Amino acid sequence: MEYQNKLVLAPMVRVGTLPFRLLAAHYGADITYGEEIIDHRLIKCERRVNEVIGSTDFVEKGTESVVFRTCLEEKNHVVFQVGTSDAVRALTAAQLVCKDIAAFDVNMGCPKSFSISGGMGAALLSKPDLIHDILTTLKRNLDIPVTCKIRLLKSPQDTVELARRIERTGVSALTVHGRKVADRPRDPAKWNEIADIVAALSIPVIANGDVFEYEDFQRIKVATGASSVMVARGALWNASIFSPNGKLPWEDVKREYLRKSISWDNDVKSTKQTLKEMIMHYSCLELPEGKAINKACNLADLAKLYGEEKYYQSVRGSCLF
Ligand SMILES: Cc1cc2nc3c(=O)[nH]c(=O)nc-3n(C[C@H](O)[C@H](O)[C@H](O)COP(=O)(O)O)c2cc1C
Repeated sequence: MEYQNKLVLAPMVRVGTLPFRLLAAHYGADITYGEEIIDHRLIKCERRVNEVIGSTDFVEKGTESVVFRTCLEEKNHVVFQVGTSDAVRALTAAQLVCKDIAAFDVNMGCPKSFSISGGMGAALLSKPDLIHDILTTLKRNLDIPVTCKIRLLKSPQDTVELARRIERTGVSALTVHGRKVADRPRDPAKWNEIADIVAALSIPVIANGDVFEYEDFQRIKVATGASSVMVARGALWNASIFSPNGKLPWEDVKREYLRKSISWDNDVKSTKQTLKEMIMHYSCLELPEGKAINKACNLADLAKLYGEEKYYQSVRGSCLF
């Protein structure tokens, strides 16, 4: 996979499942990251081809829980993001999915206590030897690109030094979220510190942070020198941000997301969570739409809520009500 001049959907826990990734690609995203999945979870899975909907599923053994669902349509641009603190476990997880994905990424930026206490996410940023071990182990053993995603360290010099060390592992690209571990999402992303890293490296850097309009893709490219840009919240709030023709009405985007959830039989809890994340920016969960999403028990209920009963019936081939 190439990393030059790409518009990239960011990894987003509970959001970046198959329907949302396909939605972003439909509007123009070139590369789509899945939600972070912890290596411990993935290595308990078996690979199954789902003949009914045409997906490839990684299902937790002994349960019917689908941990990762993908399909041929996204094979050339989907990136699997792992949460890990161990090279061998990361590789075991990667070997399970590597034939079905375009690239394998290691999350080194998550500041949540669950990640940090498990030595994953941003905990890795202070362990360059472990980073080296994980990335070189993956690189040596996989035929697909290996990448990672970091946050900024305390000083720009420290971040550049770490980025150079990461580059030496042979990764194909590095994503830099322009915030420090302690920063909150409302703190502005430091595009100037991403620029320092772009200037110091030869591999492609994917710039991430505070892209909310299509025009921001160009602005962050100019400000950082990076040729590829990753967007999270801007895509969550309106996935048509990737379209050069301008954003579509938010209502249309929600309905398209629901259709894709129905087509790919997405887990209802995940669809509800994503819809809630989508509407929270514009509305409030206490309003009728939010309450109705909360009450929905299955995709059929959501189809009814958004007037997509016919679509649901045409896909499922059965009567809803
Ligand atoms: C709902 C949500 C879930 C996220 N989950 C992940 C994740 O699984 N892995 C990751 O590396 N970053 C995750 N992030 C961080 C984003 O990928 C991104 O780095 C951050 O939001 C900054 O980009 P933005 O300013 O475009 O939102 C998440 C962000 C949001 C809003």
